[in-house]
Amino acid sequence: MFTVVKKLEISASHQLKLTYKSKCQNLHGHNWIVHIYARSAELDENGMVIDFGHIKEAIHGRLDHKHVNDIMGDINPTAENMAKWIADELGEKCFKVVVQESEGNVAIYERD
Ligand SMILES: Nc1nc2c(c(=O)[nH]1)N=C([C@H](O)[C@H](O)COP(=O)(O)OP(=O)(O)OP(=O)(O)O)CN2
Ligand SMILES: [Zn+2]
Repeated sequence: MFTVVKKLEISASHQLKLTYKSKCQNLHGHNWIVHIYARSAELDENGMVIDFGHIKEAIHGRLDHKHVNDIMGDINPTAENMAKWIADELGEKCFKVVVQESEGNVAIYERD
């Protein structure tokens, strides 16, 4: 089994939809640090699990310097939901996504 890990930094804005009053309902930004894990038993014809550049294009290209709510539609852009959205965008090879929103705040999505 081969595993690759891609690290991205995404600078973007978001606004959370919450059932309680919070500063996070206001428009604000983060520099999210994202670690993306992908694996495959076999390498493709280029000797890769997945091209690091293709991961960057698919995720950083979609989210960086954007308003995340606009990209994720009805999905509330919490770190947890962002981690799952990223995994879903990349497909079944991606088995884990770690989204660090700030120094002390991290969310992880892992496929079963
Ligand atoms: N479980 C989650 N909780 C929170 C999320 C989240 O995605 N998942 N997100 C937020 C907001 O995005 C908010 O912007 C985070 O604010 P921040 O100031 O970074 O976090 P803290 O209030 O914990 O403050 P620290 O200074 O980092 O301790 C809120 N919650
Ligand atoms: Zn936030």
